[in-house]
Amino acid sequence: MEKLYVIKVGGNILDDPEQLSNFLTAFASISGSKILVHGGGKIASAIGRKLGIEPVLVDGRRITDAETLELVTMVYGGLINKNLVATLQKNGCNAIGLTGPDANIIPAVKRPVQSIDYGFAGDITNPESINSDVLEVLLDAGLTPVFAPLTHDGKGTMLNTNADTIAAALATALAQKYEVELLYLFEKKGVLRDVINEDSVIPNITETKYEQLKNEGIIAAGMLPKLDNAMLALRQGVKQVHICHASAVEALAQGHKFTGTTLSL
Ligand SMILES: Nc1ncnc2c1ncn2[C@@H]1O[C@H](COP(=O)(O)OP(=O)(O)OP(=O)(O)O)[C@@H](O)[C@H]1O
Repeated sequence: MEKLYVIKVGGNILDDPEQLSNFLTAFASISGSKILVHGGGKIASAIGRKLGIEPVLVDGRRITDAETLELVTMVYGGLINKNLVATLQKNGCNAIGLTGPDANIIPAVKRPVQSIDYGFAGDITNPESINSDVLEVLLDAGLTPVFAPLTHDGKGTMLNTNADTIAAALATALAQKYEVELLYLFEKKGVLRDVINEDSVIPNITETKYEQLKNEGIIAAGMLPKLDNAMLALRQGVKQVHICHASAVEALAQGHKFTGTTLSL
């Protein structure tokens, strides 16, 4: 089976020009098939404020009203996605910037209103709905898809979808055809036992250990959806999932071992 890397890069790396440049140079030099997924919430919030759109977040999740949907479509699908693609092209990587509606790759469902109305937030209810055939065509042509965290409902409406979820869903959808390694890369060295101590990386997390770490409050905030998505991806056939610092991609591109947190069932 051919190897495929699905790599999600975190928002704090996107915000740091030096780390982002190092990351993209190394990412471009990974040989073989690869897909990049990005977020960009902080950049969207900063640009929104300049336009008079104040971000509203509940439990770290953005409420996407109609105005915010326009904002994130412009910022994620335009500004951030196209700058990443241009830099990858500069580095010799034939990247193609995409969002969920392009070639209907990622259909989603508008999140139902329960206790909170998240607005135009999209959930990927089943990874089988992902159009993996188109992705295979692109990968076979030597292209590197770069996904912004946007999906659509198939009825003409864009939806805002968590980038961690998109990475896990893409990895899962392609796991039948490729030996998929899913990497969540961010500004910390891995999942930490003490979030302010970079020397406290937890090297391995199983499902049982994950439950313990959650109950102890060691894994919290943005780490929870990341780990939930990652565990689901493993259960659905993704071969490996790692959570590491973005610089791990430099070792990976050179075929060296990298450190961080490895997940298993
Ligand atoms: N045990 C932990 N170890 C490491 N980070 C943790 C832990 N618990 C909570 N976190 C927080 O999770 C954050 C990473 O998740 P978050 O979703 O905020 O960012 P991201 O996925 O890198 O970027 P984005 O959501 O912008 O794409 C870290 O910045 C850290 O503050």
